[in-house]
Amino acid sequence: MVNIMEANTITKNPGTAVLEDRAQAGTQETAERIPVFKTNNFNLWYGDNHALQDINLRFNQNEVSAIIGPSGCGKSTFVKALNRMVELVPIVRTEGEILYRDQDIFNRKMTVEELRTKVGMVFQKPNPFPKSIYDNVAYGPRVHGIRKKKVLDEVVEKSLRDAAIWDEVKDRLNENAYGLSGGQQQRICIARALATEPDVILMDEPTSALDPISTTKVEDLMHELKKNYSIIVVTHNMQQAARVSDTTAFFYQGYVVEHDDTKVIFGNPRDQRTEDYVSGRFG
Ligand SMILES: Nc1ncnc2c1ncn2[C@@H]1O[C@H](COP(=O)(O)OP(=O)(O)OP(=O)(O)O)[C@@H](O)[C@H]1O
Repeated sequence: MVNIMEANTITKNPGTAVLEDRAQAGTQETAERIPVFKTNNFNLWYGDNHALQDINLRFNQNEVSAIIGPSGCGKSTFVKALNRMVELVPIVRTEGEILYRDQDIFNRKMTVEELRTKVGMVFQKPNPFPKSIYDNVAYGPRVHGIRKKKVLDEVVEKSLRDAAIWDEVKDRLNENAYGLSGGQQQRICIARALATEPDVILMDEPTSALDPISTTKVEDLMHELKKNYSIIVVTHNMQQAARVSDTTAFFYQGYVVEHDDTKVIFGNPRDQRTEDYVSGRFG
């Protein structure tokens, strides 16, 4: 890990969004920190509501990137923009760029299906399908045309192992996923996301519906998964952001106040609002 802050964005002046990005200002991209997503002046409106304002961020490969901020500041909207899920809302309009591995995700060359294969998502509430554990995990590969049982068996086992739940479910793969605990269901959903071999996993408050033990398991899992994947996680839990993430972006009222290495955001933030938020003075 190099000691440069590549992902630092500060909005000095809300509304006019004067942005400073130390990553762009002279530091070099290094082999250790390869960007998976970059956004350039990304804006999003729900009708007249300007929900995301001039977002300039960069998220790196094999890192956990946390997104924090008070309720309604645009965190979920932002992560749902990264895999174009937000476009399911008819009144949404966007401007600016989102680059996934240097490819504009809004460019017609990349289909939404291709993007979502590469960029999986795990939601706040575990949402397994009303199917067996096996069929939940095999769902994506089957949609992608994999039919051979042997291949599916291998994908299911690998995904469940990677999601740290294989040992708990290997003898009950044909049981309905609804019969599992909430924490187990969430790890099944993570396994389901892994089964299509994504590159990036978006997680929108993945532990907020879980008990502390399940939360620890999912946090440990994030730590393991970043060896092979890149994770962007929305969390309301400051301790969680501090524990699991490499960088943290602080969103406030639709713009990014500060994005930096997590130890800087929690130890020595540059903006008073960040300090007030991470120390629990508001939010
Ligand atoms: N489907 C929608 N239609 C219209 N407006 C929406 C929609 N979803 C979100 N918004 C608006 O966009 C803004 C940002 O909401 P968003 O859910 O992204 O915030 P958030 O930071 O994720 O909040 P929370 O922490 O409470 O989940 C809010 O003003 C919200 O009312």
